[in-house]
Amino acid sequence: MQIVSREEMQAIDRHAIESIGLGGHLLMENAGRGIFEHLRSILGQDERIGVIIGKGNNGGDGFVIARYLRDHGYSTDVWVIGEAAAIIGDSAYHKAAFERSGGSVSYATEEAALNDFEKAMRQWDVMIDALLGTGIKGAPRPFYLRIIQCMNKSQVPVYSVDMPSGVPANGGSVSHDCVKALRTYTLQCPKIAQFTFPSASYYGEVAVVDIGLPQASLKAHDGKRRLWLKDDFQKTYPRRSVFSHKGSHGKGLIVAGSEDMPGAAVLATRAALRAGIGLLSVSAPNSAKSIIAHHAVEAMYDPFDYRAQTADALPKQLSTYDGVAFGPGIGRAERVEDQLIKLLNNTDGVLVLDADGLFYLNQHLDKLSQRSSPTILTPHPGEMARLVGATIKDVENNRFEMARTFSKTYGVYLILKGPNTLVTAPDGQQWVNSTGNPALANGGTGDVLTGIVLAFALQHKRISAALCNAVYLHGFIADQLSQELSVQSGIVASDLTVALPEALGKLLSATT
Ligand SMILES: NC(=O)C1=CN([C@@H]2O[C@H](COP(=O)(O)OP(=O)(O)OC[C@H]3O[C@@H](n4cnc5c(N)ncnc54)[C@H](OP(=O)(O)O)[C@@H]3O)[C@@H](O)[C@H]2O)[C@H](O)CC1
Ligand SMILES: [K+]
Repeated sequence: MQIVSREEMQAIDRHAIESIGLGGHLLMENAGRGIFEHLRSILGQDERIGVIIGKGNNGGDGFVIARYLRDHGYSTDVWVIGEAAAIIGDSAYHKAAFERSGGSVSYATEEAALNDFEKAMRQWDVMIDALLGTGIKGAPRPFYLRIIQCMNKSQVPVYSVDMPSGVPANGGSVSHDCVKALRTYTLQCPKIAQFTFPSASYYGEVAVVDIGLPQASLKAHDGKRRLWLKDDFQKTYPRRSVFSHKGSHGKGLIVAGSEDMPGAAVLATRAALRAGIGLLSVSAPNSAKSIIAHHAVEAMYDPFDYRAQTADALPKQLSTYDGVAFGPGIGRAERVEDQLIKLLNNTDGVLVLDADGLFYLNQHLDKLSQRSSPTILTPHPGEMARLVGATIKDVENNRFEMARTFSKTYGVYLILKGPNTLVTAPDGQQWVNSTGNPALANGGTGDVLTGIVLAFALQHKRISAALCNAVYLHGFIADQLSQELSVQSGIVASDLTVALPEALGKLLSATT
């Protein structure tokens, strides 16, 4: 499913109207009707529904919804925020249809009308927010802002059309009030704002409504951002041949752990094993080795002298591995920088850099571009901020652009973690993960992801699919555990490795 910017959505819409010849009022009919079909399955017949309509096409969708609600016997109260004369084009077409069907409209044009508007609101059980959609420019103007504040203050549940009003479609920083929706009905394509913070926090639940935009229009303005879904996982997850053997599923090395953090190495190791890697070696300080080995008996061990202050602490035969993961629990000793340089220069296979494996990377970015084999970075927003010299807030506001620029500049695969983890390929293609929940917001879950990433990268045909599937499975395990236990806390990283095979089985057997 394509994720769009404001400009792409407008261009797709124009293409459908001008090049394909679909009328704008037809798309508006589809939008309103589609949302109505969802609403009728959740609204009680005796509920009083307020419909708040702005002067643009988002408001036009509101007229269509109101017409269907009225026709199906729902009690509706329709308010236009602005002058009647401001409603033009397709929206005027549907306003007329609504009125000719017997509907009536109230108007709030200035502050003086706010009392009446608020009085009306007190009678509503739910409200439909069709005030502003993708067309908003800047912060809402003062009167619209007052309306948004009244809506939020009222505590009446809000169902937003396309976007919670006030939210800019491209995300970014938001310092004004926006409608806080209980649910948002996204029209055809999710907008960037749904996956950046703080804009995402206004959406509530999200349902996507197909409004019949042609594939040709979507393809003509493809921003190369997609949502990665169960169906994608099932299509791309590699099935094992009956003739395969341990050498067919990748030979990996995990460089992880330190005296103080042996657990990180345990988690990454167990995750890689559970995720099906063929052969795995672990390189960790002698002091941590026995703990790691105790928890992951299937791996082989290549301990190094923890006191060695140079890159010599790494195994000699790096080129014998198909892939190396570097970072979980290694700490920030000086030797770590030397090891990083050696790995960047000498690994011929896949290189995964995570956690403190990323700490010194901002001083060696030039070495990334010189690598001829795939490099995968797995930063959380704090690590990403350090890599690009920005603030965490900048990363949260602008994660799509920032990740794309970085991946293209340095030729790397990037897994930018967080809610809606974002995978970016060196050619700039992007995929947003659709699984996971706050149960993952604990120490150690990132180490588990690194193990899965290494194992999947060595087993999939395409690295990008491997990474999307790794984050999808990681989030899916957490979703399964949270569902089974009815909690989002108390689930720890090692639970994820235990639950991995069962979750994978469910994913692969489930029909989409
Ligand atoms: N293909 C589709 O996705 C379809 C989408 N539809 C719906 O249409 C909206 C987008 O419609 P658009 O008319 O482009 O924009 P809006 O309705 O969101 O808002 C535009 C009006 O709002 C005014 N405006 C702009 N900025 C502000 C602001 N900061 N404060 C207050 N008002 C603002 C603007 O006024 P101007 O004076 O600036 O012209 C416009 O009047 C999309 O989200 C869908 O819901 C179609 O129904 C079908 C196809
Ligand atoms: K809206």
